[in-house]
Amino acid sequence: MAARPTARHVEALNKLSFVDFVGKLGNIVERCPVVAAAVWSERPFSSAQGVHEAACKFIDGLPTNGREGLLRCHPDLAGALAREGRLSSESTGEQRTAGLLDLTTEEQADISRLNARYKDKFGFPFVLCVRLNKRGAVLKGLKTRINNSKEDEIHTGIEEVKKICWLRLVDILQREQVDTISKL
Ligand SMILES: NC(=O)N[C@H]1NC(=O)NC1=O
Repeated sequence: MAARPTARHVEALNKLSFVDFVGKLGNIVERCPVVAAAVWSERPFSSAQGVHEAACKFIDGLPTNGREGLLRCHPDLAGALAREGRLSSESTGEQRTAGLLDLTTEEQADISRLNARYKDKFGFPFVLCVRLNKRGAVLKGLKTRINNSKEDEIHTGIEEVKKICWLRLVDILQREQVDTISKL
């Protein structure tokens, strides 16, 4: 198993220019590089948790339409983009880990139908950190969360975005990119 990010990894991150920082962390929130752009101003960080807290603080400070916008930047789970191979590399890995790229026709049809109903009700996609959930949790989550209020779903969806963000951040700090970063 890869090592947890160390202070040295974070130190390397602290040295990055704005452009390089956003280049490395731009997708810690799916298709929302503005989060990494905002976090850069909060350097220096002493830990990966500090970076994540800055991202969460920025997200929590957004007005409701901003948080809804963040949710809308997420692709459907097992949706058209997944079928067409057009997901971001991060999302592809996450959806693959959860078995969502490998569904039976029946499972695919069930999820598509529920995703559509969910989006119809709330106006944004169902968001779940699939790396922390088994495949069955997607269907179960869709079936139960669709009964919630819009306000609750913005809150729940955003909490899932934060979990996805943490796992992506740890991945970046653990990968070879850290070596590249330290050389900068
Ligand atoms: N819709 C949705 O939750 N998508 C995200 N979830 C996740 O773990 N990766 C994604 O792309």
